[in-house]
Amino acid sequence: MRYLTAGESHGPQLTTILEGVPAGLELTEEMINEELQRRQKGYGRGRRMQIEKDQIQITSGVRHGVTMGAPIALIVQNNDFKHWRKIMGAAPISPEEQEDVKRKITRPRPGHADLNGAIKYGHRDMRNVLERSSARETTVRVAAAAVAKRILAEVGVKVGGHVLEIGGIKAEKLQFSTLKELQDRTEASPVRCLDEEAGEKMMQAIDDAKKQGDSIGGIVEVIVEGMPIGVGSHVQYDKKLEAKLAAAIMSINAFKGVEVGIGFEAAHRPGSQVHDEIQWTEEEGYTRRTNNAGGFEGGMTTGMPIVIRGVMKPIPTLYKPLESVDIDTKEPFKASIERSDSCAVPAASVVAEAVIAWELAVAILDQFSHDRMDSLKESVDRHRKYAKEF
Ligand SMILES: Cc1cc2nc3c(=O)[nH]c(=O)nc-3n(C[C@H](O)[C@H](O)[C@H](O)COP(=O)(O)O)c2cc1C
Ligand SMILES: C=C(O[C@@H]1CC(C(=O)O)=C[C@@H](OP(=O)(O)O)[C@H]1O)C(=O)O
Repeated sequence: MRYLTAGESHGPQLTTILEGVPAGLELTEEMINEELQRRQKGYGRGRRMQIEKDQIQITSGVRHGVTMGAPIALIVQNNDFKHWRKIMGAAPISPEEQEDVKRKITRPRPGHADLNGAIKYGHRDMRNVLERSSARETTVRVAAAAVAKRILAEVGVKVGGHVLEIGGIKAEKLQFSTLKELQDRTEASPVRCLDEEAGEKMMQAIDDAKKQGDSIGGIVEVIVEGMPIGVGSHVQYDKKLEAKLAAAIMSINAFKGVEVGIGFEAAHRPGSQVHDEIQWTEEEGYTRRTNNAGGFEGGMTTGMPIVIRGVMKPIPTLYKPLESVDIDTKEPFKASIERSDSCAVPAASVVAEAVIAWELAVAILDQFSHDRMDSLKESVDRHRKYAKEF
């Protein structure tokens, strides 16, 4: 299974095409819209999120709410496009407007893709970079992953995400009994945090950063339950599923770090306090007493929950500008006032869930390769039974 995305942040629409989705999967626009709305809800976003009301249009690959095994095309319209038609070159410009509308962006923002992208592609107008480097693209990544989540649900795999930290404020009360409870509680929190008290402080920190013209980052966590044992492989570097998940997290705009299980903490502990002891019971098969490995050994799933965290840096576009250089004049400047988010960590936790769900669904389809959902389910069930009795 694979997908590509296309679309500019202020262009007419975003598109994704998915190939390799098995036939016989129930899929409706409502199912995908639910995920798109979750991405839009997080506290700390700028004015753009009030303009956009992301809605999916399925234009191929699904008939009467069921996939056909054919490529699936998904489209989201950008509501903001109507304000950008001229700038995007999609509407005529009068001679008086020429100067204003065609004004180039020549002042790269530290922390964004502007300067590197301009040099790489030879763009003297850095709008040609920012339009595509914008995290607006994550809308259709979440849409593609909504399909992956449907596949996972059918084979008994659940994915949940939440916010652990924003602007140095850490969530302490992290207990939950089921992923459903985690999801319900994070859905009720504007910062998608399980700890209500910390959540309030996070919102305050976001407001403070905004007032000061600054931005803040944080840490998100994704938890996956129900992955069968032995998905991925130790035999080749590019078959290690743990590495694919790490790359998926790092592919999200503004993510600078990732850890699995106890992650960096493993450096400080002796092996006896790191490795998860193995046990076997007739009802559950092989399980572990602890889950410090976060669900992976040898690049393969252990059958324990996958626990993966990602670090998001603060948003680069600042009202309080940092020093940079105009690429035309080579003069330093300090003014770059643009509409922007002050914190997108809550929204990014939904994106993190999405990219993980996608990789896991791909791994399951690679391993249990099937064109039909019913035979895929049978294979996964057979494998679960085999692994339990092994
Ligand atoms: C959900 C989300 C929203 C974002 N919103 C903004 C924003 O409003 N302004 C901004 O400068 N960067 C924003 N970013 C971050 C930039 O897209 C990102 O820093 C940029 O693409 C450069 O890539 P890099 O940070 O991964 O190196 C956002 C990221 C995410 C995940
Ligand atoms: C549009 C989205 O996020 C955008 C990501 C983004 C960036 O630079 O990454 C910059 C902002 O765009 P704009 O300049 O149009 O306000 C965000 O709003 C979205 O998440 O749907």
